[in-house]
Amino acid sequence: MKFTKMHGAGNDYVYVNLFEETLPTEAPALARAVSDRHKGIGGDGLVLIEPFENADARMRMFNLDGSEAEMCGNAIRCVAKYLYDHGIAKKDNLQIQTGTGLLHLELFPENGIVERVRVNMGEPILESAKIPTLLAGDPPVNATLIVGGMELQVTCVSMGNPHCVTFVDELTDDLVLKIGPQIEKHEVFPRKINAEFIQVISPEEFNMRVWERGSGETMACGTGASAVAVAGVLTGKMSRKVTGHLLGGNLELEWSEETNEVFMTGPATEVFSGEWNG
Ligand SMILES: N[C@H](CCC[C@H](N)C(=O)O)C(=O)O
Repeated sequence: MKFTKMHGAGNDYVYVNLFEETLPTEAPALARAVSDRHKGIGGDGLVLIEPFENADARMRMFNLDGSEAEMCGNAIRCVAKYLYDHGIAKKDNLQIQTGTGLLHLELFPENGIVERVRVNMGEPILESAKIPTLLAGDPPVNATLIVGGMELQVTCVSMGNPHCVTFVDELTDDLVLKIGPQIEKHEVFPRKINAEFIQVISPEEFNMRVWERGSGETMACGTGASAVAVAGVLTGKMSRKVTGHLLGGNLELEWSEETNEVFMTGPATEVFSGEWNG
């Protein structure tokens, strides 16, 4: 099976073009195998690019533990790049079907190659029952979460996939690597959750680390940064147009007051391709 290794701000996945390939095994097992950074290819998970009626393609995304997610922001930018660069859809505007619906993307090709993509992530989902969370509030804003012997103030938002945003003074390994996994699996999140930790630099700028549902700490999370943009407005900590500094790079976010949609702009990079014989 041919594959392509790509990353969006350091959030790296193994991509398979199902316009041409077929999977040798079920996607969840393949995701676990290819993601292994010692015995496999190495990555945060597996992304499938496949034909879809009335869209340029459909994207399915599997975390490194094999769980399927509704949406992946860094991956959809790379899917758009792949479709354009490899001539499957040589257009500056693409429509890609995802687990959270049909998303619209704008590409900025230079010399036939796409390296930056702007994604309309759609409207945030703010109803607790649809995030989903058992915490009170539609959505929970600065809600108290007791976790790991700590009392955190969290704001929860869904971008099709669930996010728990905690604003803190300092982004420590203890918070991300010890508290993150406990938030991910906390009983108040019936479908588990991605845990973002945010240090606000100014109303237009933040630093972020993330413990992802199903993958652990990643270098970046596009849906997570989009959720942070919403949480920043809901808590009054940031403006509607912000820049996120993640371990693997920067993302530009805007939560449009006019359309209620969130826009995410960021990089997409193809690293190498190869043959999987696993
Ligand atoms: N771990 C996430 C999916 C990947 C999201 C992230 N890598 C992104 O760029 O949005 C989840 O289970 O909801």
